[in-house]
Amino acid sequence: MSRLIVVSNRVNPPADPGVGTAGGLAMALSAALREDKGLWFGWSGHTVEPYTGQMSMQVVGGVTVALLDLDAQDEQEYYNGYANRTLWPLFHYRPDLVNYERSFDEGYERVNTRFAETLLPLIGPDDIIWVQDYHLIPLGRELRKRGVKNRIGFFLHIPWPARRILSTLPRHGELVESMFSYDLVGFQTEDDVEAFTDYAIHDAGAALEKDGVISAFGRRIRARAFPIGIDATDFEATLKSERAELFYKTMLNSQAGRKMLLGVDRLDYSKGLEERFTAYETLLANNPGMHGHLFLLQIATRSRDEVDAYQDLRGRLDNLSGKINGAYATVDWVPLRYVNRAYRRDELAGIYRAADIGLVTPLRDGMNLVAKEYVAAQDPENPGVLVLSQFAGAAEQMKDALIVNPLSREDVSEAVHRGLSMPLKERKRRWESLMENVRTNDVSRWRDDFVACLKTPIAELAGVE
Ligand SMILES: O=P(O)(O)OC[C@H]1O[C@H](O[C@H]2O[C@H](CO)[C@@H](O)[C@H](O)[C@H]2O)[C@H](O)[C@@H](O)[C@@H]1O
Ligand SMILES: O=c1ccn([C@@H]2O[C@H](COP(=O)(O)OP(=O)(O)O)[C@@H](O)[C@H]2O)c(=O)[nH]1
Repeated sequence: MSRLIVVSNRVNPPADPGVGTAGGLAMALSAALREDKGLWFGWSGHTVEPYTGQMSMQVVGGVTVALLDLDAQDEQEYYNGYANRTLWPLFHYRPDLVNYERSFDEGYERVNTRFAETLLPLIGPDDIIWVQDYHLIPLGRELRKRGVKNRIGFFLHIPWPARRILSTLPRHGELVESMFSYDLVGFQTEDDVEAFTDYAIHDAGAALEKDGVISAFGRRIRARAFPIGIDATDFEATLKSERAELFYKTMLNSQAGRKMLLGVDRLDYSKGLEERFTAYETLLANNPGMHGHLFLLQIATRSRDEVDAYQDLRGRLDNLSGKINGAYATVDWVPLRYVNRAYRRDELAGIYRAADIGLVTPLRDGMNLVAKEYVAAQDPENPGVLVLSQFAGAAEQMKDALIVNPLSREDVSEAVHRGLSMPLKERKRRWESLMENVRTNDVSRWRDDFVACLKTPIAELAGVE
């Protein structure tokens, strides 16, 4: 029997979909695997000393979840090191924040080997393997080395950078070569596919054929965009839950008639939080008449705390939020509500619905599922307005949002102003078109399109177009 085996660094078993608080990848995979009842393999998030290579297995919501413990050195060199100090900043166009150390690279290779060795005995002859994200780029190569002939696909959840940026990475050629161990490599946007292809052609001498087929390093693979979505049906059900309703009412009460702007992000420099706060400050400075009549609720969930760039950002945001409130707050009005704790998805659903403006202004983002959740949570009779960065992958699809350049505080501040005064008719028109997109391009379509494409040999490609 053929199974779908999904491999990712972070695993979030699909026990109670309303409850999770992990990032977008785990949320989406949880939804994607619920129907498939396949195998989900990844890091447990725990460390043991010494490394044993043992994994724990359990069946959750019909999905077999296999989790591997790593050791502390793995966590430092692979997760906090190469994944989040080297690749993450580089792929998000922040070479200034890249920290490259050979030990990180070694830890990355070691963990990918450990993943391959542990997964190997679980792979059946007809299984399809789907590897997720930048933590695991070399995994396909390691599986091939061990004789795995199955179809293996890879999906990158974050942007693929321009070739001039990528080539600042030591051993960039080896990293790209390992992408060619897969049968299919998927990206969030056409832009990412173009950047990958550009590197392959100019730096790896690849030949490009039709249907996204690329040959290099002695292999023929396919590269295509598969924009990820949310489980819209499930989200609409979550929105009707008691907890969502409770949070919606709580927000309305605490708004006391004021307009609410909302940001929901992991506390990450790619999310443009400092720039967002500065844009909000500009809005307040230019519009004294608005004082007391609106506020910004920014939920910034703590993330990757052990990485210094994240600690530094936290310090800067504490200062900036204090500065804004110090300058503008009055005895009965706090302009910026800045919250670092995590909220459950059902709670977020209620909070989203209460917001007049959804502010999604990353400096770079693979997709950004918050943009899609915000739209899915709106009241069709009185929807809020999505203000969306041109640099979020979501902008390629969500053209009826107010698209902004997050680096321009005037641009963002004017879009918020425009959103707040937008007539109901225009809000409805924009929301209907956005919602149609969120429903059509949902997480099931993402999974089905990717898996169908992965199952189809290159020779038969015409059949899936
Ligand atoms: O696992 P963490 O280190 O806690 O980080 C959370 C996830 O962040 C990134 O999410 C990406 O995937 C989303 C879904 O495709 C996408 O919408 C978003 O733009 C991306 O940033 C990361 O890529 C995941 O691996 C992490 O689990
Ligand atoms: O307090 C929080 C903050 C965020 N999220 C979820 O985390 C995901 C964030 O995904 P996104 O694609 O926007 O960005 P990522 O964090 O993966 O980069 C979304 O599903 C949010 O609902 C959550 O459950 N609780």
